[in-house]
Amino acid sequence: MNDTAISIRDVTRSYGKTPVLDRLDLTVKAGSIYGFLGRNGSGKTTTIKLLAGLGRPETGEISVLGRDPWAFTAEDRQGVGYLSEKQNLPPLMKVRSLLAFCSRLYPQWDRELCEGLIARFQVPVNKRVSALSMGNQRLVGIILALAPRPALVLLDEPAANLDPVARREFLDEILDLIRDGGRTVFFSTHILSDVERVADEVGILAQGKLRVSESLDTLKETVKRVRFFGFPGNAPERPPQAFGWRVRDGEALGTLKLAHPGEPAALAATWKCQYEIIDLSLEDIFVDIARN
Ligand SMILES: Nc1ncnc2c1ncn2[C@@H]1O[C@H](COP(=O)(O)OP(=O)(O)OP(=O)(O)O)[C@@H](O)[C@H]1O
Repeated sequence: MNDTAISIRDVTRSYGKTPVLDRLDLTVKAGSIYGFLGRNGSGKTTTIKLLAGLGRPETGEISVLGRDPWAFTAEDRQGVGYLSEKQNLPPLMKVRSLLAFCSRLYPQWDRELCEGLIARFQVPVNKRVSALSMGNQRLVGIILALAPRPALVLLDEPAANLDPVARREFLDEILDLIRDGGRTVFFSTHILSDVERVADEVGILAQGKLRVSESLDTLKETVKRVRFFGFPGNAPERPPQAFGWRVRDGEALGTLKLAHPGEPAALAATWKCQYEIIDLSLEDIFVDIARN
């Protein structure tokens, strides 16, 4: 099996004259759960649509399960489950009929899994789609993405509108799915606790580029807020790889992506100052990097 499920290289995508993705690079290992973060309008949906083959980049190359998604064959599509941000389910169809209809489109549709998901998510399958709450419509979309047991699942804000119980069931299902082995999940979200619960890898998109892409543990070990103080002269310029650098009242504060653990000490030695390291939560890291 290919070790890489998703590879995005040097991809640019604009709407009109507005660039959204700016020479984006991103790699997702096969078998991982990748949490894709970014502020509103940062380009997460744009990226996921490109991965699903629903758009084409202006420059660069995309490979999904070893294929260019723009050139996906019907067979390639069977391997990729996709939940779009704005679902467009047929409103008048009963959920049960919709699931039965879709099951016939996928040779590898897993009936047992589908029934298990219906029970786990407590979806009212005898109602018409239009009569479902927003959260239940989302759960139907999740079932449609998972039941064919695709090798890769692309989920655009799957947890939007889900109550905490449904969210927990959904996240546990994702973990179960991955435990099966060989599958990859790529999902966007604004709910950072969900990322902390399930994701192996986290990517933060800002200004059209991936600012970080790391395992959660590595991210927390290498991204720190550092306060430098007690300068003999002027406070220093923003170091490379610093986010939100702020110099005020004789001290400099910023979030640093450390190349090695001794970096703050080395900077302080160069600047002849003192320093303090402050650990950050994923939310702090996200806010510092995304608003920079
Ligand atoms: N069809 C379109 N036509 C013009 N502009 C678009 C179109 N789709 C998206 N955009 C713009 O592209 C940018 C990125 O949008 P996108 O939906 O990818 O962001 P996002 O990160 O998914 O946001 P959110 O978290 O709010 O869902 C935004 O500025 C948006 O207004």
